[in-house]
Amino acid sequence: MDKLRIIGGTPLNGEITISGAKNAALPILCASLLTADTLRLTNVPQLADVKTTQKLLQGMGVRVMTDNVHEYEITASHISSLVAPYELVKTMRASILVLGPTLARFGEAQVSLPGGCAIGARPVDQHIKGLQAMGAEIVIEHGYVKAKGRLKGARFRSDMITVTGTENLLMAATLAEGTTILENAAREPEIVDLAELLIKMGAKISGHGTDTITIEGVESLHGAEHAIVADRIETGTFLVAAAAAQGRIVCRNTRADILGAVLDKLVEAGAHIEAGDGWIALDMKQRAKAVDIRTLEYPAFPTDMQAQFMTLNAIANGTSVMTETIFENRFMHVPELGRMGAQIKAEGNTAIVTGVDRLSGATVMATDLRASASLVIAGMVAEGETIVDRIYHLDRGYEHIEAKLAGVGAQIERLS
Ligand SMILES: CC(=O)N[C@H]1[C@@H](OP(=O)(O)OP(=O)(O)OC[C@H]2O[C@@H](n3ccc(=O)[nH]c3=O)[C@H](O)[C@@H]2O)O[C@H](CO)[C@@H](O)[C@@H]1O
Ligand SMILES: C=C(OP(=O)(O)O)C(=O)O
Repeated sequence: MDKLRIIGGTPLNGEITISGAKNAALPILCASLLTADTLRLTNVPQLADVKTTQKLLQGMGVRVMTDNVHEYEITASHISSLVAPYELVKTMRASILVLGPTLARFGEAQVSLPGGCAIGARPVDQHIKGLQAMGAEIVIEHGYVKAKGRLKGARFRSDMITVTGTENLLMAATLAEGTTILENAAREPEIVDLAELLIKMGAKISGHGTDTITIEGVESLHGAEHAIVADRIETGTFLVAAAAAQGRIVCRNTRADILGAVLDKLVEAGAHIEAGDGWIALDMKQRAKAVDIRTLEYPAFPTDMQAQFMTLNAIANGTSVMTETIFENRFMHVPELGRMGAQIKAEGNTAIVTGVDRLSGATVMATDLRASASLVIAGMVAEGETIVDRIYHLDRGYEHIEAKLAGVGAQIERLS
């Protein structure tokens, strides 16, 4: 199994090109199920989760052509199966995103029910309730969500804000008969990116990016071309790495306007940030100041950046309070950071982090994607050697992370 070997303490300096966002690419790939025409996608990140989605779609009969780098042509003209099997869903929860589009276009879909994962129980009850509100008949049988029926527009207010729930219902509503209004909708930039693609495909959508999205169903959608939005979490991860290492980096092919809460916290920690069209530069000249963090839905501070900021706080000057409000079990990195010398006390959804002068390298492993990223950052600022095990988590969501970090001076290599 692959591992990363990192020697800490090298300065970070240089430029990193940011990839397309995992969390936009996954729903957008699934949106191909809404039309018999071809979708042409660019800036698709090279990630294990993208490959899993490709397999899932191909298993349903969708034709996927790729240059195996960043461009995809996807055509769902002949579908041979309306089933998303357990074998794939168990490796990637986002597989649930085929449910809405498949049901909307074909009147039937069966998707293995994703279980919980390392960060929480993560039910999909709101996806199901929303589709039921649109007239779907749904049963849970043998571990599968089995849905059928022709969808009709409806007003649906979800009990909580859900990102993939909003995406599933948004895609389903594009082909429903009549108007759908999604209230308490998520506002993440990845939802806006999906809505922009759907509009290019002929969907009638307004209000995306706000908490009320209105969709007027159409008979059919057509092909389109789209470039996936930049990955704000990958960008944030590299900026935090540079802040922790007291370096200077420029992230290219990215956007500052969708990273507001993260950039504000970096400035509060003492970083100097500049941004322009398509780039963000960070310069950190001194040890970071501890910053309190509370995760919340967009546009507030993202849960997907909590672990990385915990590493920064672990070596910062002062004590911080970090509160995770989205997922009930997203502190799995705490004991691993503790093995590197961090002083963190976690209780319930709060962690108190007392900054220490330095971390020391160790063999560590993580149980989820962003926790793994926090350990990579810790390894880069720790004394000596760190081995990060189980990096298949990282490969789900970071494209060539070791090459990108080595390119700005980190001593990091993949051991297989
Ligand atoms: C592929 C993708 O885009 N993943 C992102 C998406 O995950 P995901 O879409 O799975 O996260 P949600 O926004 O749905 O989850 C938010 C909260 O709502 C709960 N919930 C959600 C749906 C539901 O039907 N019932 C329910 O109780 C969840 O358990 C969680 O506590 O948003 C998360 C929150 O920003 C991010 O961390 C993930 O990176
Ligand atoms: C939690 C994440 O992803 P997923 O929803 O795919 O598990 C993430 O990207 O940090």
